[in-house]
Amino acid sequence: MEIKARAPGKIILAGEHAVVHGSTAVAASFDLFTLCSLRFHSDSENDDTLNLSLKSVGLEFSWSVGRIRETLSHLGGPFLSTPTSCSTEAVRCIAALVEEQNFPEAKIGLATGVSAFLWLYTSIQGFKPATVVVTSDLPVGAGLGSSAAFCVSLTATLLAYSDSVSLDKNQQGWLAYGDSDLDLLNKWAFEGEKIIHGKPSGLDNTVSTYGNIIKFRSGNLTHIKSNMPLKMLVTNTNVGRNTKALVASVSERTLRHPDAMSSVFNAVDFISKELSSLIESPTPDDLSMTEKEERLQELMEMNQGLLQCMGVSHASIETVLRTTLKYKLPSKLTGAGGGGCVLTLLPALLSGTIVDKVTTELESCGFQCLVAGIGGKGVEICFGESS
Ligand SMILES: Nc1ncnc2c1ncn2[C@@H]1O[C@H](COP(=O)(O)OP(=O)(O)OP(=O)(O)O)[C@@H](O)[C@H]1O
Ligand SMILES: C[C@@](O)(CCO)CC(=O)[O-]
Ligand SMILES: [Mg+2]
Repeated sequence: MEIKARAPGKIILAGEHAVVHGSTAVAASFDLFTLCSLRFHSDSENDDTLNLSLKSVGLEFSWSVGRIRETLSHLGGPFLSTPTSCSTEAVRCIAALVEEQNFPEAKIGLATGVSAFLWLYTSIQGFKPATVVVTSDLPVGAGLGSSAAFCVSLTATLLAYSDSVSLDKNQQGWLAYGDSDLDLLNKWAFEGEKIIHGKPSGLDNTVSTYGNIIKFRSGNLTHIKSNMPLKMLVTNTNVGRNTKALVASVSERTLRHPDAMSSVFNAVDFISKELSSLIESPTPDDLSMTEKEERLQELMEMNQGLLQCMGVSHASIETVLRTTLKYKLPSKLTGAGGGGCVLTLLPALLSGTIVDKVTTELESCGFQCLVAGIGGKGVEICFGESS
């Protein structure tokens, strides 16, 4: 039997990086998905391999289950209902399994994703032969949470076959996990993110798991109900970067300038809290919709200034900011920065002509504009035919 899971990407409205250092962040799911399918091999197939096909990045791997058992069984596990961190020893053993696959040098940045796969698979399912296929609409390494969607969709398929979760396997179409099962899933996905990111806050996997719009601080989430339309233009600069390195660079700057950086993180905390109250406040309140949008734009612009202080902006991001500002549309980077994607709020009454003009100008610079719904469902699973 085949099982599929799909997990959304995310945009961060405020608080990236600062959230790693304990500040509040506000994020929403973004309706581009990573899809993972899992099929265990039956005895009659006589196929004793674990195969991983990463379609969107053009990579295929295959290990004999015996080889994986020989390398990893001394680590204990499966741990299933006890999400467990990948120890230094486990990282070393898994790296050996990844290296044996002659990873193409040009794609070596993707090796952490394969390590996360091996850790999650063997920790949850042990040493069973299977084929796992991952496809994605999300650009990889662009700030839209591809690593989290990868870990969440993979974990969702792995847990679906376990007794630790309760799912009606006869139900047709896409279905959601129950809340306590989502908590387990989210914790496992976080362990995968740790392998990819080094020191994640848990924000990205939490948004991908639960969906909607959330306020997040130190591992705790609060669901937010927006009272204003949040139409966002997402511009991909197509400049590749890696979240792990950017998170580490902010930590190094924090070690060099602890007091100054603590004030920066504190300011971001206030921005995120004000932003979440603003979008939740009833309209019309004291403020008209236009005034609310202007405040939101201002908060996003202030957050961008602080991200520049953290050293995670980039020349390509600055070009996007300058271009959208010509149309009186402030923007901010979203995700880890250093390239990747930029977020621009499109006010409800903004004319379609302006949107077309700004999009055309951005695309003429070689950027790619994406529009997708935000605040939709989190991870879902499908046992039968998916629609
Ligand atoms: N579809 C996928 N197939 C294989 N690996 C993936 C896929 N999506 C993500 N990954 C893994 O995640 C890594 C990219 O994660 P990274 O955190 O650097 O960027 P991101 O998650 O896209 O952006 P951000 O963390 O800023 O939101 C890749 O190098 C790879 O290891
Ligand atoms: C940069 C960061 O804040 C968000 C990446 O999408 C890292 C994290 O929260 O783990
Ligand atoms: Mg990531």
